[in-house]
Amino acid sequence: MSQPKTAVLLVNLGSPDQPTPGAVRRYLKEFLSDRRVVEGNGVMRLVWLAVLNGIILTFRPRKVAKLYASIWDKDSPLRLILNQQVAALQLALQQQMPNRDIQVFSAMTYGNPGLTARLAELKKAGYQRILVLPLYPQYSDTTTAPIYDQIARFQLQNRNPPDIRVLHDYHDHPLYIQALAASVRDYRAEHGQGDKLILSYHGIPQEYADRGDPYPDHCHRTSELLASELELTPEQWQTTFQSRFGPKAWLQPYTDKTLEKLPETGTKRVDIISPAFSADCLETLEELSVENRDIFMAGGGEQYQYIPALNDDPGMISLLVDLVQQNSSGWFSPASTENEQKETENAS
Ligand SMILES: C=CC1=C(C)c2cc3[nH]c(cc4nc(cc5[nH]c(cc1n2)c(C)c5CCC(=O)O)C(CCC(=O)O)=C4C)c(C)c3C=C
Ligand SMILES: [Fe+2]
Ligand SMILES: [Fe+2]
Repeated sequence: MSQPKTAVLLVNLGSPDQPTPGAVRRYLKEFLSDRRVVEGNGVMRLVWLAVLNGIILTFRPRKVAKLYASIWDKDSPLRLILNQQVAALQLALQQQMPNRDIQVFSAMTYGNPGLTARLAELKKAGYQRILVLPLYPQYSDTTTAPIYDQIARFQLQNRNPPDIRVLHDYHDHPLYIQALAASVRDYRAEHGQGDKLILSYHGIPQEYADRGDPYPDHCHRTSELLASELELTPEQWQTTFQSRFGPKAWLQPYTDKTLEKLPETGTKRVDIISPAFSADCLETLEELSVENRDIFMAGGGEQYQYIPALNDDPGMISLLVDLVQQNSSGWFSPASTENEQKETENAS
């Protein structure tokens, strides 16, 4: 009997279609209207929608479109890299799991290719099993949960919905930590080593963490595991949080404030990595590589090195293959798994 059609869906946050104020406005409207991203009920919700549709969507798109234009490369880097990750994973699965017929697709939570539209497309094409891999190593109610929400709405609206599995997080997966460690080692071997490694994660509002979002705990665990894998002493690394949005307190210490102060305490050369981003994007290519570099140098810093995200690095693809293998267990007949193991043994 033939296997039910199986798909893997790599999902990232999303980008505007173009680096123009109109496209950025559409993207920000969809993104910032999500109740998981900006929480609040009743009057608070009405106030937020007024601020969003009044001030934010009037002034922010022009400013942010210019930032997107400065990193645009025929398309948004986030979308280009997602496509590269899809292609690299597809090839790796064909080579390493030849007996499992799995097709890999891309989707974005906001903007295009949209997750809900992609699920509809896959259902129409006859995929009965879909493994969704959110490209967020650390779970957050602001990023991973919106994926669960869209899937739940899709299932509710469809007869005979597909069997969908969603990966929750992989913040402490040994292959993730090893891939990050290898990227730091390789970068430093080529470019030299700074005094300190800054691990800068995208922030969330502090009050979300106070209400139970495990994201900061996941970030701190990733940092500890990476520092331990690299055998760093406590003064050789630090965790910070970037990309603050709005007037409320976000997770601290803030990346920009930390970088501003570091040179006066004697740390003049930093290497900076952003483990929460599995692909380079506006927040790394502009905010970290340009804005924060300027802040550090203006404060008296001498060397600032941004270590790229894992993107389609072989270490990242090995991690994704392992996540597919672990999370598709039971979907394939024992015979195909046995053959695969024999082939892997023969190959080694
Ligand atoms: C309340 C606002 C926001 C929360 C909470 C938030 C959490 C969060 N975001 C990422 C990953 C990315 N964010 C990106 C851009 C971006 N983020 C926000 C706001 C919040 N993010 C905005 C408004 C924007 C757009 C740019 C801007 O207007 O400043 C991106 C980059 C997308 C790209 O196209 O390059 C990513 C990726 C995580 C991981 C996270 C919480 C854990
Ligand atoms: Fe964000
Ligand atoms: Fe930013």
